[in-house]
Amino acid sequence: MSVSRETSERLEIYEQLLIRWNPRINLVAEVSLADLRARHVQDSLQVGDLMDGAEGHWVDLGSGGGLPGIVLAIAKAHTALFFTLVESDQRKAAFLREVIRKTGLKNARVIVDRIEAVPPLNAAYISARALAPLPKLMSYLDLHLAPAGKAYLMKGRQWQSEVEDARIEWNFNCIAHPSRTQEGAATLEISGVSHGAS
Ligand SMILES: C[S@@+](CC[C@H](N)C(=O)[O-])C[C@H]1O[C@@H](n2cnc3c(N)ncnc32)[C@H](O)[C@@H]1O
Repeated sequence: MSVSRETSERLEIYEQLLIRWNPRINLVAEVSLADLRARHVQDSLQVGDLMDGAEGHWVDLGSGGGLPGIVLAIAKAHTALFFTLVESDQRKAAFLREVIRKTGLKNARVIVDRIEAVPPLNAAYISARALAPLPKLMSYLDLHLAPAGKAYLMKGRQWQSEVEDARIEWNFNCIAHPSRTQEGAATLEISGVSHGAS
């Protein structure tokens, strides 16, 4: 994904803050900082490419260090998307707020609470990365995704078995978009979630 100068400057501010805060609050694995742009930022940006033209309320669950939520909010700052980042850890939420402040983002906010405790957000879009196995994520989508909404769940090499496990209790449509940054991994585009086996 090619990015504008403003986006590139904001991504740099984000990366510098991540590097500075990481030793204190462990936002990403220390070893992965050497390859931050490819391993984390590009990984998150590829989700943005899947939803060109999207507008409305986007919710990123378990944002941690802002992946993919902050990266997407930066990349989509010029669009009609508004981002809510849900993160239960107070220190990580403080980091996310600091990034929003320092980058001057006007399209993002942070909710510091457990996903299960937040009243339904009726999101048009939901993202999650490295948060929970798919069956658990389905219960989060059931709570927070609008009926016509779409989720983009970033999954590792085991995504197929996670989809099988989730189908035991949930009905949903699933399109797997192969990852451009990790072989075998995929972003699962999920819609039409309802409880009950097919
Ligand atoms: C493994 S980290 C992944 C963070 C980020 N998405 C990434 O890819 O680097 C999972 C994050 O989700 C948060 N989290 C886990 N369970 C949660 C819950 N039930 N409600 C809110 N946040 C949660 C944790 O505090 C943590 O920051």
